[in-house]
Amino acid sequence: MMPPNDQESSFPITPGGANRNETSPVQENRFSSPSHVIPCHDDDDNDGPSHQSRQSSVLRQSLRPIILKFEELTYSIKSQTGKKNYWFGSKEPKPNRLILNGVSGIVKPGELLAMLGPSGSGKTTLVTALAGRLNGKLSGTVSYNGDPFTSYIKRKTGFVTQDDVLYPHLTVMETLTYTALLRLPKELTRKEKMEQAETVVSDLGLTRCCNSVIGGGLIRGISGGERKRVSIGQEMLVNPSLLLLDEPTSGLDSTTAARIVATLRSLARGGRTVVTTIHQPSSRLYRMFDKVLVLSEGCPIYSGDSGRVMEYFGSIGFQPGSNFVNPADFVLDLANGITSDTKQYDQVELNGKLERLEEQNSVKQSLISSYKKNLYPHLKEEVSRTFPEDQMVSRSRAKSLTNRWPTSWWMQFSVLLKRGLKERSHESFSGLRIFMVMSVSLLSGLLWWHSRAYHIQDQVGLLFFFSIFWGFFPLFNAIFTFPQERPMLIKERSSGIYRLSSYYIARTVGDLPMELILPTIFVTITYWMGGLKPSLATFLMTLMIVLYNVLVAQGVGLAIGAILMEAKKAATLSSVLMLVFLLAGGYYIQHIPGFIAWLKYISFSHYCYKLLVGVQYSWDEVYDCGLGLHCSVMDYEGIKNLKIGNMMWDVLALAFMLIFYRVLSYLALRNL
Ligand SMILES: Nc1ncnc2c1ncn2[C@@H]1O[C@H](COP(=O)(O)OP(=O)(O)OP(=O)(O)O)[C@@H](O)[C@H]1O
Repeated sequence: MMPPNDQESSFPITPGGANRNETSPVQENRFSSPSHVIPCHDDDDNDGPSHQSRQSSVLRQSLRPIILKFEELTYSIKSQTGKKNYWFGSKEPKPNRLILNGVSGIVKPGELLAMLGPSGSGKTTLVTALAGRLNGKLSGTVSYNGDPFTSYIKRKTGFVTQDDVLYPHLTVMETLTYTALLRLPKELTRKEKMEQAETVVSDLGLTRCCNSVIGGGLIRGISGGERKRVSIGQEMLVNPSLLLLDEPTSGLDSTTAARIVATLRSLARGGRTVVTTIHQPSSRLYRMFDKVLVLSEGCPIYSGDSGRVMEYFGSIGFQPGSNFVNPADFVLDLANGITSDTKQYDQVELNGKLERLEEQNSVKQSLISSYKKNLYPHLKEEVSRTFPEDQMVSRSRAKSLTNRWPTSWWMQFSVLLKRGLKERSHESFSGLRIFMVMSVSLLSGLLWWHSRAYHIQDQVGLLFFFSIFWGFFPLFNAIFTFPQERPMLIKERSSGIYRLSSYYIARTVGDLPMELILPTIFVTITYWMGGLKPSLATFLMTLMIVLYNVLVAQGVGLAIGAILMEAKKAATLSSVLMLVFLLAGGYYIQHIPGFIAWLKYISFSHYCYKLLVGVQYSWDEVYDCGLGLHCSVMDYEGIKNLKIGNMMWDVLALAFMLIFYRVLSYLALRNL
């Protein structure tokens, strides 16, 4: 049967979702139900109801009802099919591919909207656009209480992406506790925030695994479904006014999926606006949604009350094959262009394939035009209506200026520092790094065993090795810092959780102990084994210079990583850079041609080497220059060419680099 073309519907339209049992946002706020709290560890403290009601009143106050409206959203991407000329680029104009085509809708506080559609129909793209995170050209309008996406809305929005971005070495409880400490308003005490984390653990059924590490990559951790629930928990902890989720139930068993959707519904009933994409909900799940938006190849074919979907499609001539069909299965079949008549596709012979495709396309076209004719005019009218919440815009804007961050700078810094130390404790104190440094220091100590100033070339070689090894090592460790952290930084920064400055300082300060302990061990061993000047003052100065060099090298590594944001590219550039510094440092080549001699001035290793030589030898020191003659150390060719003079200039040059590269990496991160 061919589809009934473009039929007029007798379907009564109530886009506001009037058939729900619950007519308005009720006070079923999840955060106000302390009985949910099942702490991971036994908690002897039993605070009274006044303590609990203070928490819920703070959380309720931070909740702002948000009406989400989107109108005629259209999004296209450049198709990759255009033929590419390797040398001169593509000459053929690439056709644009429509991903979203005229999608509109409205979701009010207290409502749960589900976006349904076959794989590739544009659900993720739509929910990402609504979360204000879609890059590229999006036409149409998205408004939040009549306002565009602002940093205030950003902080009031929770967004659960399809891919879980979590730290693999933290436990479930640690992950949620750090999130609670960072995201919940500063009016709550630390203890109250931790209690909220415990509530979320219990609500999401994570109590059993709360002390297990998240895992990922080669580290075995919690299951995929549990990871998903941790991601949802993190967004629930924002106490969001608008919660957007992309496939929150994928990979979950039906009972857990139902539990998640029930939690979402409960969150909505607490006055939040909740939007989720979902693949294949069971009829039990489907019944929990207030509204559904069905997409077919980026075009809407239904938008409105979830309970009226069968009635609507029936009214335009599409009936299910039986009375006991899951509405979700029925609409997904329709979105694929499959009706009850065409459904026996497994019985169609191969030569009928083309015909079947045409038939499916014609069903889809019919559904799209029926939507435009029957549903869109009413939806448009509702989207353009002004609601009382729209009047709250200026008030919330004013509030956003005074209350930009959920927590203070210091709180952000200390939580991020602790979280970073915990997450990276395995790598900072990794036996492998300690083994490497210990073995290199012992080996070089043995190779230079009790060298004397008489053997000036050997000793100068040791000092040059100090400057190069402690340039390479911290630089290569630092280049991976930001490329590795990138997904987490993007996720947390786009939710407006913390200032970049608090993250940046916490990240670099957290790395310092290990970055400084290892060179201290190295210098202590090699200095005395290698027979350098047996003076405590000279040893301490040598150590200070090496540590100073480490800090500068770390800054260069951070800047390269932050600018390129790709570990492979950063490693290649660093290798080239260090090779240049090695050659231009002044040890291997003493007579560098004038036109390229400037290279040494940009090399931090050169300044470090100069300082090390400068503190090691005095002007009256001599060495054996052959034939029983003693020459001044300062006349030794390798040292003379270094032009050691006022060492303050070398210290200042390193100080400039120390600040410059760190500011550079900070600015690069701002553009992320
Ligand atoms: N940046 C991009 N580059 C290329 N194609 C893209 C891009 N973004 C989206 N698409 C394409 O747009 C279409 C819609 O993608 P989207 O991820 O929104 O679908 P979906 O409905 O969420 O699918 P699924 O249910 O499988 O996750 C897909 O065909 C996808 O390949």
